[in-house]
Amino acid sequence: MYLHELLEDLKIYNTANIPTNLLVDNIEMDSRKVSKNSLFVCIKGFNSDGHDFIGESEEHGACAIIAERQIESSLPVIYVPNTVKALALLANRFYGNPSQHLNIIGITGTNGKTTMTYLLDGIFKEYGHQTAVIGTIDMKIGNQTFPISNTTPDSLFLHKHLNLMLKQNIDTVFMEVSSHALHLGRVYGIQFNTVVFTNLTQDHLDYHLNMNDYAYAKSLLFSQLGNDYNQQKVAVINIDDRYAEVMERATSFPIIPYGLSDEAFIKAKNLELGAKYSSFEVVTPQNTFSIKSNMAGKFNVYNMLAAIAVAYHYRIPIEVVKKSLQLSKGVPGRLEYVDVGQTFPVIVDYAHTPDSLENVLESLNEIKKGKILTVVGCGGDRDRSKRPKMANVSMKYSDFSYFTSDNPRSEKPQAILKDMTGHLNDKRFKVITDRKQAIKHAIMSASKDDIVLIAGKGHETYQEIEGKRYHFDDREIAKAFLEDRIRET
Ligand SMILES: CC(=O)N[C@H]1[C@@H](OP(=O)(O)OP(=O)(O)OC[C@H]2O[C@@H](n3ccc(=O)[nH]c3=O)[C@H](O)[C@@H]2O)O[C@H](CO)[C@@H](O)[C@@H]1O[C@H](C)C(=O)N[C@@H](C)C(=O)N[C@H](CCC(=O)O)C(=O)O
Ligand SMILES: Nc1ncnc2c1ncn2[C@@H]1O[C@H](COP(=O)(O)OP(=O)(O)OP(=O)(O)O)[C@@H](O)[C@H]1O
Ligand SMILES: N[C@H](CCC[C@H](N)C(=O)O)C(=O)O
Ligand SMILES: [Mg+2]
Repeated sequence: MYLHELLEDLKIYNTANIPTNLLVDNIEMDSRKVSKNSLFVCIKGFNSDGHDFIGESEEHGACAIIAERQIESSLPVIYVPNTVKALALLANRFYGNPSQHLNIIGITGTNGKTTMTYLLDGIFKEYGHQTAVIGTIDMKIGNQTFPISNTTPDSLFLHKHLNLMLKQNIDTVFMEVSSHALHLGRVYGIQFNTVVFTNLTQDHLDYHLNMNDYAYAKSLLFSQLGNDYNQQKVAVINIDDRYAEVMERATSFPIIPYGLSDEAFIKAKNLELGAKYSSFEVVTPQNTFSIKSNMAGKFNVYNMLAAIAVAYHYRIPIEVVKKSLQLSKGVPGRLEYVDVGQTFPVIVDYAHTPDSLENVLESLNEIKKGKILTVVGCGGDRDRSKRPKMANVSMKYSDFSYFTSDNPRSEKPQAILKDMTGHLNDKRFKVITDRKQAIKHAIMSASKDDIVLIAGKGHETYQEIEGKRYHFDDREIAKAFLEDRIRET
């Protein structure tokens, strides 16, 4: 595409110097990825500034530069007020405005986003849609999966891959939208048709100033629905959450409130919650029907209700929704049982916030016959203030806690564990820094009827220590110790 065509949506400061016959083969925001005829967009980040890598981009064959501060370059430089916004507009145009041609369902909230994408993917597939998912575990396009490094990738990646999805005849995309992504403009230019709010509880207070700031970032997804009333857009909101109103106020489109309270439009009644299942009645203004699912926990009833509310908006028949939810095996690393024939349940779960840990442990307390032994840690370079809270939750709902490392990242594991446990007087815990050893201790100490919960890393197959990722999978490790235990008896 010609550079001047590509720039049509941008506010540009120096229109006079733009060549008219320059062909751009691709757009890049990372100088290391620049190739011949790339348009290099300089982004100022937290660790470095793209404006400092002009030289490298020139060496790799860039044909022009987009910048927001004065730079020296032999190439044509186009100055714009904000390169993050420019990147989204450029990518959108370069890749043919792909989000306009797709039904994009964005899901935000502290917990339940990944679970929701799995539930919705199942329902829409069952109804014959061609679907894609972008989220924490990976990106799925039809039956293919691709690793991605952020839950919500940057705008360049998004527009590029939405274009690929269109080429592969995908019609509906389920996208987790993190608060970081909303705050950093990673979803600028994406046209969402439906947006979902699951809940808001403490997380990421290393990044957001406070809970209101965090809620504001989440509400940007609701503002992003825009004002084009020719489109049947809708916001699906958990009405039982205290931040529901913040999301509701951010959009002028209709909302579908869901929850357990009477004001909900799609609500659940008569819940029955078991160790490996949940059943409930769904009440809509038109009808009442029952759901039986293999997913345990009241929080998963909320996730299912949200999925039912979205399906309701798209007029997907109840029978299709029921069938899909009934068949759903849940999500990898979310209340996942590790079972090699031992006499007590071992569960791996991705709870890494005080609220999610509380939800999971509350659910386990409802079904427990013996003791609950919890293995849990907190990630490094993340919200420090959630550490003592997570330890408190574990102490409150478990009979014994093994506090250990999660992903220490650049921090000292001992310092993280001190933040978690420094204030505890109770003796019902052990600090075992090595996560493998902590899992071993929990599994070897469990008696028949006890429950072992290994929380925080869920589906993750690595442990990140000082910038390096080492293979580590809670499920594999638990399985190996369970097999040892069976062999020894
Ligand atoms: C805090 C944060 O979000 N950081 C993101 C940010 O990194 P950064 O600001 O450090 O980038 P940087 O290294 O300073 O680089 C700035 C610019 O210079 C360019 N550059 C840099 C070096 C070079 O040699 N050449 C060059 O051109 C880079 O390509 C970039 O355009 O931009 C990167 C590229 O888009 C992201 O991968 C990175 O996410 C990091 C890895 C991260 O851990 N983010 C977490 C906090 C996050 O976003 N999490 C949410 C999920 C939360 C949840 O669900 O609970 C998520 O959506 O993943
Ligand atoms: N609706 C919910 N309310 C509270 N806790 C939940 C809910 N759904 C799931 N959880 C808990 O939160 C954990 C993470 O769930 P999930 O991966 O679906 O959330 P997420 O929003 O995608 O998280 P992340 O921000 O890390 O991507 C689960 O393992 C479970 O413990
Ligand atoms: N999306 C979350 C995942 C946390 C997972 C947990 N295992 C940790 O490393 O803290 C984050 O980046 O904060
Ligand atoms: Mg997720």
